[in-house]
Amino acid sequence: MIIWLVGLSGAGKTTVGREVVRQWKRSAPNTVLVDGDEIRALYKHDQRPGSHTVEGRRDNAERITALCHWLDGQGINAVVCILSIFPEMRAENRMRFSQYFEVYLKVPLPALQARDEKGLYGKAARGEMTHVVGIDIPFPEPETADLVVDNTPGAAAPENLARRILEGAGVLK
Ligand SMILES: Nc1ncnc2c1ncn2[C@@H]1O[C@H](COP(=O)(O)OS(=O)(=O)O)[C@@H](OP(=O)(O)O)[C@H]1O
Ligand SMILES: Nc1ncnc2c1ncn2[C@@H]1O[C@H](COP(=O)(O)OP(=O)(O)O)[C@@H](O)[C@H]1O
Repeated sequence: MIIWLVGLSGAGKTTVGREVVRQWKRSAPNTVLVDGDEIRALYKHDQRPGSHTVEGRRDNAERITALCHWLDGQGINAVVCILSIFPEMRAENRMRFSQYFEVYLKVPLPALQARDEKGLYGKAARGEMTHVVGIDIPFPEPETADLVVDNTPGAAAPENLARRILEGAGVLK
């Protein structure tokens, strides 16, 4: 099964995704985390100019989908943390994987701009950075997610969110 966590930068994909993997591994050790940032770093393609343009993001998303298809074919579960700005690719996921559960980690943009841990939103506001999703690249909100989770700061602990996700996916009873 592939659990696909979608959300803007800072929405908590990595934090919640790690916790989903930790809990899922108790019953299924063949579970891995596929984090967009880590996959970029692994293949060094985050260092190339243009890697965060819409086309660069499409390449990254296609690589990640192919990787998950390969893992899925070998019976390995994956929890994917990716910004995921392409509704058509999300729709294809549903056809492509043996089982697919899509989660939208929803946080209002002003809360992300206030937290701005990576400084992306501040740089975008000051005109120092382009290609920031939610600012100059549109983010089409997932309309057919299997679960929408409110991860506004202070709303819930990652452990509880991970449990809700695994219950929703039918992994935990
Ligand atoms: N404009 C720009 N320049 C440089 N870096 C940026 C930029 N926008 C985003 N980021 C960082 O890239 C991460 C998003 O990459 P992803 O692989 O998750 O998504 S995507 O497939 O590229 O859309 C994203 O990671 P997360 O914060 O974990 O979402 C950011 O760390
Ligand atoms: N439910 C939560 N409770 C407490 N802190 C959280 C929660 N979700 C995210 N965070 C914090 O928010 C910041 C951004 O989370 P991160 O997982 O890096 O987001 P993303 O991977 O979507 O960019 C991190 O400092 C993380 O610890």
